[in-house]
Amino acid sequence: MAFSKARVLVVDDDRDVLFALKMLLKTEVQEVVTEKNPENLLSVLSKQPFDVVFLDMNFKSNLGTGNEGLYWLSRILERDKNATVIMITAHGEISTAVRALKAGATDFIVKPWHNEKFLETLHATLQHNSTRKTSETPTTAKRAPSFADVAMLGESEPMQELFHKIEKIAPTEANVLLLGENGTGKELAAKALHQRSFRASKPYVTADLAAMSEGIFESELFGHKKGSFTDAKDDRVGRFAAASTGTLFLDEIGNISLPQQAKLLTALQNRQVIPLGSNVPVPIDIRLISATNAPLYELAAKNQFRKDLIYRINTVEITLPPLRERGNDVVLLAKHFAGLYATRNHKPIPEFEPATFKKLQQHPWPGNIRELQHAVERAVILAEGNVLRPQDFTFSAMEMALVANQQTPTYLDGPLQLNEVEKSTILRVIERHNGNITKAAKELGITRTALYRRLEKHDL
Ligand SMILES: Nc1ncnc2c1ncn2[C@@H]1O[C@H](COP(=O)(O)OP(=O)(O)OP(=O)(O)O)[C@@H](O)[C@H]1O
Repeated sequence: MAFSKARVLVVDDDRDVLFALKMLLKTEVQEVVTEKNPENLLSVLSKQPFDVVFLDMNFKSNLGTGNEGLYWLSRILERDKNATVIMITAHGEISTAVRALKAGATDFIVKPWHNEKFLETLHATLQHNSTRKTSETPTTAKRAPSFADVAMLGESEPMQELFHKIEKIAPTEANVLLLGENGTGKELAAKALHQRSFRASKPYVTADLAAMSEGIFESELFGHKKGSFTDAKDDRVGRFAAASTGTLFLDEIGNISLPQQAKLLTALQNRQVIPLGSNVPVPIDIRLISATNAPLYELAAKNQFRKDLIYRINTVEITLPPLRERGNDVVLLAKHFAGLYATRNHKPIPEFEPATFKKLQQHPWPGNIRELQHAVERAVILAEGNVLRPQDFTFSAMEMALVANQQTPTYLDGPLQLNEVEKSTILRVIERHNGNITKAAKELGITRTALYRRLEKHDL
């Protein structure tokens, strides 16, 4: 849905809120209707349809409990179970907001809001609605409820457990370590945790540690002063300081060297960083989320990863389940991606032959969701008709090699054979693309960074 065509209803008993939102939204959407009295809500809804309803959690008659908001939410959903309702809640009421999400609200906004963030949430919601409508994805598809900008889908039991954990852990200050194979959604989970935390309106900064060489690690993370090394033309704020008051996501933490681990540990222990070329410590206030697909505990047993650093970063651990253990989610996600890529490529939304679903369900998906995403994208683009057949799905070279070797890969086992298959497949694919890493990574269904990591791992 184009932003400009949307109709929005705002229900709040605070005139200032209504005025501020009217001013903010009137140039952005087609129509903004405001209503001060929730008693009039149903009658307003019966007069015209709205794409999104913003609903206050607390009306004065029942200050602070959120119950009145929940009541009106239930009345709206009774009327239309697909209604999109975003709750407006006060800071410190996250647990009530979580109750609202469980009761069917799409998302929530915390007062006082940042206008930019408010519009972002509205935009993401409208976009999600239009994909849902056009892609024929079953409306039962569940997503981590407050995940405004990216849909995190999953109906399987492991995913429901994951959503539950995210809901529970997000509004705390716990450092979270996300574990799981490539492409299982660790980054998506990190964003979901941030978006549902008290720090949601504060910065969310990511750092891909695998992509940071020894030389730039400290300056990237801790910052530097002008002139502290040859290329330091200006002062630079590091990612820790940039994330201050918000969340820092350290991706691929299992890949850093022991000296880097020591530096990171010192910063986390002292809650301060010292930019290169400075001797003035900068205090940091971050919520840390880290992720890796490396077997961290095995590395620690071999003294390749510091146990004290693990204890610092893993107040809570969440393991993302591999796609092959997510039952029917493969079908759900395949339909979702088919809708997405068909729309993006100006094609009609395709159907699937039943045999196609069977084929997709039988594959082990070592590259998990990212791999499925690429496979569906290829199929949508290359399919002849409007029905996706089994032959439209050609699996990546890595998968074929794994299937041929009858491996069911898991990131925890690390048999020699699997390593060898991986190494020879990588070599073959790179050769086929005449050394073009971007193309090779795409065919392998992994990111360029992940491919570089593997090249390093195999000494290639
Ligand atoms: N539950 C999900 N629903 C829909 N899309 C998903 C889901 N999980 C992951 N994806 C998509 O799959 C792709 C890979 O996800 P993501 O980058 O979060 O994985 P990752 O575990 O961090 O991967 P890596 O270990 O390679 O860094 C992304 O495009 C993401 O949007």
